[in-house]
Amino acid sequence: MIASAKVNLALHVTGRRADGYHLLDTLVAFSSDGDLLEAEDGSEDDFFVSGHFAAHVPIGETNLVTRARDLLREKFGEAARAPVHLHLEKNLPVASGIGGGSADAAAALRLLVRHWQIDIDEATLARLGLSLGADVPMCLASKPLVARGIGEALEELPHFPALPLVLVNPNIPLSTPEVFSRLERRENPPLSPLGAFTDTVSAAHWLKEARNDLEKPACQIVPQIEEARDALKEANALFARMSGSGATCFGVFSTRPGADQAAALLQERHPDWFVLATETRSPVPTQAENAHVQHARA
Ligand SMILES: C[C@@](CO)(OP(=O)(O)O)[C@H](O)COP(=O)(O)OP(=O)(O)OC[C@H]1O[C@@H](n2ccc(N)nc2=O)[C@H](O)[C@@H]1O
Ligand SMILES: Nc1ncnc2c1ncn2[C@@H]1O[C@H](COP(=O)(O)OP(=O)(O)O)[C@@H](O)[C@H]1O
Repeated sequence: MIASAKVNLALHVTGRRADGYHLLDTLVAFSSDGDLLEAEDGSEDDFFVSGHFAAHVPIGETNLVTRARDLLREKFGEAARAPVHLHLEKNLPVASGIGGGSADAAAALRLLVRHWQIDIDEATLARLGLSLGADVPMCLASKPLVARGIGEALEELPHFPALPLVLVNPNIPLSTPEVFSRLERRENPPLSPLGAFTDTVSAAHWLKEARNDLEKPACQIVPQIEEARDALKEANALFARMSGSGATCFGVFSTRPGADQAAALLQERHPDWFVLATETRSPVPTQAENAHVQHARA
């Protein structure tokens, strides 16, 4: 199962709860690329991590995949008892504002619910996810959406277009709480009313007027974020911004070949950066997906 990267196309911090968590108004989409998680029967539990960023993944009690497994066991007892081998291919940089850990947790919940054939409704699954992290409910949805509250109030956007993107990270991890703690203002205006978003250009036009309120504090900690964002603009992105609490930046491109070309150029100029050409997953099935569904139904 793919654990898609989460991209906060816009992120407005609108307040703070009494417990210190920040209230957000964020437009989010998910990329067609990400980590990969697989589950199969085993004689005992096992968790194996491979992939480019495997060495950065914490193993043990803090790992979000094994925490998701243990949470289902706690909640469903006997039904979730069978030992399971989990294999994570870690392709996304860790602590980078694209929710790799949360996406892995969401994929683990979905995969294990299927593996153990647990009967659970979406609302209960989202509540369990939220107990693992504020981003987990949106990663469970993994569709274009607006998230409010601390990330638990989701409004799906059924007509949001697929956006060609390039993700760039200077390979410097950033702590989410540290970025939030440096915010100068916590009561900021919410997102403007959403446009019709018929295509990439209209979406990019609306997005340009929005913000990521975490970008300024993140740049104070990691100034290389500005360099990454500016490099995307120089590579002809329609616009570029930081995702989440950083340090990953994304550029929106008019076409997928344009994104591929820009990514190749950026990787050549910055061999030590993480650079990925991808696109956001659209809720509207592509012709190829439609054909696949029809074939599967036949
Ligand atoms: C900022 C965002 C935007 O999507 O993404 P990332 O940069 O992590 O990808 C999220 O809100 C991150 O969600 P997530 O990474 O799941 O956060 P959690 O593990 O629940 O919280 C980590 C810490 O971040 C802070 N936190 C998180 C979410 C939130 N709405 N307000 C906060 O103040 C809190 O200090 C909390 O202790
Ligand atoms: N499977 C996992 N993959 C990545 N990070 C994980 C995982 N499990 C736990 N973590 C921890 O979660 C934290 C947040 O990681 P991640 O979700 O990648 O970043 P962000 O919240 O900035 O998007 C990291 O500090 C990392 O140590």
